[in-house]
Amino acid sequence: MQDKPPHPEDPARQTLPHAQLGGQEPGRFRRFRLTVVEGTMVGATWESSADRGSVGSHPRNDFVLDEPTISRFHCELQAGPEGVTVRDMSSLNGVIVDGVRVKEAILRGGSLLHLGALVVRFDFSPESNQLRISEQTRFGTLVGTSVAMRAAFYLLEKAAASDATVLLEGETGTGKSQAAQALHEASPRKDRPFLVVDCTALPSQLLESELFGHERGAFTGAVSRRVGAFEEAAGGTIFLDEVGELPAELQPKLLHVLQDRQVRRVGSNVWQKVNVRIIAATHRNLRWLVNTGGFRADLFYRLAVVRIVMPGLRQRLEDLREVALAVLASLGASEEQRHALLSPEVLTRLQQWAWPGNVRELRNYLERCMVFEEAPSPSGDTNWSPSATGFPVDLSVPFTEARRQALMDFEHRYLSLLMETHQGHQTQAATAARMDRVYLYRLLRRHGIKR
Ligand SMILES: Nc1ncnc2c1ncn2[C@@H]1O[C@H](COP(=O)(O)OP(=O)(O)OP(=O)(O)O)[C@@H](O)[C@H]1O
Repeated sequence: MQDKPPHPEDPARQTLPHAQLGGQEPGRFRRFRLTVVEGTMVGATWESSADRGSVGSHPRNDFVLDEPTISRFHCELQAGPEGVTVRDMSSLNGVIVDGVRVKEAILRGGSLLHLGALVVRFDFSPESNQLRISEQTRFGTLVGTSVAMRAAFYLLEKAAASDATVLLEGETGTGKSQAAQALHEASPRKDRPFLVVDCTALPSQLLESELFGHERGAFTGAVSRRVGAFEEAAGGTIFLDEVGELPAELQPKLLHVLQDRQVRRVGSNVWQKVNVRIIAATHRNLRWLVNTGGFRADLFYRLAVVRIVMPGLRQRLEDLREVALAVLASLGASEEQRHALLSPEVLTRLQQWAWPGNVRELRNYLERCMVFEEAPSPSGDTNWSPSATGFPVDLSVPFTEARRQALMDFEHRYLSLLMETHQGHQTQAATAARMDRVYLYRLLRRHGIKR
C-alpha cells in the first residue's frame, strides 16, 4: 500500500480536470508560481505542474509550508477559464489576498497572499502545462467531449488498469457512482463482485457490521453470524459512497483495512485477510473536513491514492447536448422527442441554467419533459412558454409541407395560450396580441379552439 507523495507523473497529481486559460489548445493552461516573500521561509517556491495545487503544513501538500501558523491543508489553487482561484480550506488563520480576508478569490499576477505569518507572492509563469486528456469521449455510461470530462476519463482509464485506491470527488449528480461502477468494469476485477456501501444509510453500529460483519451474539439483535461487505466482495471492488460521512469511530477501522488489508468481524478476535479494491466517493471536500476535525488526515491520504474530481455540469456546458442525448436514450425517448427536446433554441436556454444538481437534475428534467411533452424552463420560470420546445425537423418531409405543419403547430400553441391567458375574451386577446379581432376569430375557428 502506497503512502508516499505521488510521483510528478502519477495521475493523482493531475487532480482536477478544468478548463484551460486563455483560449489556447485544449487542456493547455498557464503555469503559476508561489514564492514566500516574508516570514521564516523566505525564498521557498513552488510551480504548478497541473491545473491545481494545495498549500499547507502537511507533507502531502504540493507546496509544503512547515510553519506553526499554517494549517495542515491551508488553501487550494485551481486554474479555470476565469484565471486561478484560491480557496481557503477552513484554515485557522485564514487567507488574506491583497489585504482582504477571503474564502475564495481570483488571483492576479503579483497578488500577495497572507497565510498565517507568511506572505506568499502569486505569479504566472511564461510556460504552460498540458493537461492529460483521454482520446475517448466515453467511459462506461459517462459521456463528454469537454477537456474537463476527458481529463477525468484519462484518470479513470489509468486507475482502471491499476489496483490503487481511488477517491472520487464532485458535487452531487456528477456521475461519481457511475464512474465507480465503470472503473470496476474496466478493471481486471470485472468478473468479481462490485459492492456498494452508502456510508450515510445506516447508524454507526449497523454500518460497522455491514462493512466488517459480526459474530452471533456480538450485540443485541445479532441473532446469527453475518459476513461483511469486505469479505463478500472478495476479489472484487467495494464502493464506499459518501465516505466523508463515515462516523468518527469507524474511521480507524477503515484505516486498518486500507493499511493491512485485514478485517475483523464485530465480536470476533480473528483478523482475516481480504483482497478487495476500494473506491470511495464524496460530495464534500475532504481536506476541508480534515481541517475542521471531521475526517482523519491519514485516512484521507490512504483513500486519495488516486484522486479524481468529477466536474460539475456547468463547468462543461459544451457537453450538455451529448449528455442529454445519452440520458434521453437511456429513458427510451423517440427520435422525434429527442429533436423536440433538444432543438438549438431549447439547448441555448438549458445552457443558461446552472444545474446545481448536475446530470441527475438534467435527467429528472428531461424525464418530466417526456411525461408532459413540453420543455419548460428548468428553473420553473413560467415565462418560458412551452412553445420553446421548437419543432422536430424531419428531412423526409418536403420543405413547404414541413413549414406548413410547423406554422399550424405554432398557431395552435400560440392561440391556445393566448385564449387561456385572457380567459376566452377575444377582444382583450386580440388587443394584447395586436391582431385584428376578425382575423383572430377566423384562426380560432380554423384550429377548433374554444372561444
Ligand atoms: N457524464 C455523464 N454522461 C451521462 N450520464 C451521466 C454523466 N454523469 C452522470 N450521469 C447520470 O447522472 C445520474 C447521476 O449520476 P450518479 O448517481 O453517478 O452521480 P453521483 O455523483 O454519484 O451523485 P451523488 O453524489 O448524489 O450520489 C445517473 O443517472 C448517471 O447515469
